Amino acid sequence: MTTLESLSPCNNIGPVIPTTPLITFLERVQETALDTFGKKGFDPKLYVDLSLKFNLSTTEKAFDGLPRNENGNVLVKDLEEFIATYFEDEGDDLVYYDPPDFVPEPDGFLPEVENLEVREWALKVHSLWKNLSRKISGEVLKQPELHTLLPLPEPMIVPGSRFREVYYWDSYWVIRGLLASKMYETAKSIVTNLISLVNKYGFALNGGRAYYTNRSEPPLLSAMVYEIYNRTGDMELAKAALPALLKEHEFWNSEMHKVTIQDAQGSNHILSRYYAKWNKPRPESSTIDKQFASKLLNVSEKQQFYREVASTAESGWDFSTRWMRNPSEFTTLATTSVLPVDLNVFILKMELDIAFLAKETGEESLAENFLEASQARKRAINSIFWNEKMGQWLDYWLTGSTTCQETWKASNQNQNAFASNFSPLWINLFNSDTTLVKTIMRSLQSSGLLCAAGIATSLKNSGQQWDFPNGWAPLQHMIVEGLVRSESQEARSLAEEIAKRWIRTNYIGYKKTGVMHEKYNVEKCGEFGGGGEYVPQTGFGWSNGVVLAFLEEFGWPQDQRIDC
Ligand SMILES: OC[C@H]1O[C@H](O[C@H]2O[C@H](CO)[C@@H](O)[C@H](O)[C@H]2O)[C@H](O)[C@@H](O)[C@@H]1O
Repeated sequence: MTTLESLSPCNNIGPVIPTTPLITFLERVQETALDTFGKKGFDPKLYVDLSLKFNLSTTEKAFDGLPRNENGNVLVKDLEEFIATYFEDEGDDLVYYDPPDFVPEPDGFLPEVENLEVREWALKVHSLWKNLSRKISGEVLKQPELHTLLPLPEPMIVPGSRFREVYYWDSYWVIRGLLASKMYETAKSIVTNLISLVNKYGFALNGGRAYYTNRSEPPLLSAMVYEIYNRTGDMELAKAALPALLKEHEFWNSEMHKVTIQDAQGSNHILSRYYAKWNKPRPESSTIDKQFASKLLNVSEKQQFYREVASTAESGWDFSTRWMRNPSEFTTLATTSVLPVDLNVFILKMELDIAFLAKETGEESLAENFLEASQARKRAINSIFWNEKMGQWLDYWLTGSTTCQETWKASNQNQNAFASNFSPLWINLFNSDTTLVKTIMRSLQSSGLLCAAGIATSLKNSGQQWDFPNGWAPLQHMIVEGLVRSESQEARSLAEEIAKRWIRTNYIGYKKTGVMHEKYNVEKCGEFGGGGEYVPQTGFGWSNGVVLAFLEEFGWPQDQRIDC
């Protein structure tokens, strides 16, 4: 039997998008800052987010002229003074923006939320859109070369805390919340920005910084357009989005993202994987990546490791044992060797959405082509990922040939439980089959993932943030929405139960800390999550979005308590 440890990557090559002299310089400042200030409270991302006050050569000259002690280190006071003199404060590249479509209590806001305590909190969560609303500062538009922030045409909603810029897949759940908040204009602005990124770079970037140009994130642009269009009928948006969606579809179905695989019956299928165009440390976490890579022997091993790290960031699940050959050794990350269930679900959704939008805008033959593409991907998802015995769709580990073409083997399915194994349920093609939904429900209920305060990301407590006991808003939402959309009453009840557990933990967490969190601990109601390479963040875009979307779907009766 093939073990995950023995599988080798499909290949170890691929393009690399060049970095910029500004990023290279800021990474040097980041490294010096770690040496000077020490590890405690150190966030490497802060340094690559700083804007220059003067041009790069002046700043570099001043930096190179800083006095160094006998160990080659810069003194704390000298570095502090240098930073204060030559850089703007972090976050100055974005400015607060008062969203014109925000009102404290919109007409028809969450009509089914009757309980006053819950309603009051929902209005507070709604008001957080104001805190997270930003536009690009005039300085960035005037002198983009002094900033790593990328200029974008419209205002945006950021996740919060250290995530000062817009993020790609976060935006889907932000938009779901904005729609519940009736903030259609703000929702459209986010999509317009993402379309502008696709038009410029050929894909939607991980986030709105120059160091994110080498990778994307889980592709949900079509789903954002679909949701906005369904509420507003905005034909102008549908028409503007279609060409960008076609480009994005090509990005995920070509070059290194594309893998051909032959199933047990001899039919070929095309599926997609994550594959970043990068083989160096991530600038926003450069000191961390270099530290891990120091365990590896040669340049090519290091480059492969860096590519895996960046590809994992592209998956949105950074980091998780889901992508490791050996769950206790971080340097065994091998994301490019995995065909992920959820990525292919997102692309299937993209195909269905493109078909829908093409039909709406009168492009019949385009609609037909994409319906066919969606049927092919559905067949591929069933042939490669579905595991009848487990009643789940499982990630598939590639054994590796340089042509990225290989034959399916049952033993290459990853049998570990991950919340993503249930993600196909989100798609109507799957949730409309009530017999299938029943099988999946049983499987979810016995998987161990369903916990007191939500669905766990995995069953492995590795210390990584996309593992047990963390639960993430997007994963709760996709599974709950899939269950709700099915016609089974039993599925709807389970969906409601999961949503209520999630709402409760978010509420109690908010009451205890006064903020919304990026992730939660699904074992303990009211506790936020931890682990990973940065301290837990608050704000927080997608958590707010999912709470509002759940409250819109399920409401909260007058007499139902919200405590744990
Ligand atoms: O700085 C480390 C990494 O941080 C980001 O990832 C996490 O936050 C994102 C924003 O909420 C979210 O989209 C992602 O799923 C999280 O894991 C960033 O996206 C990474 O590229 C970055 O290396």
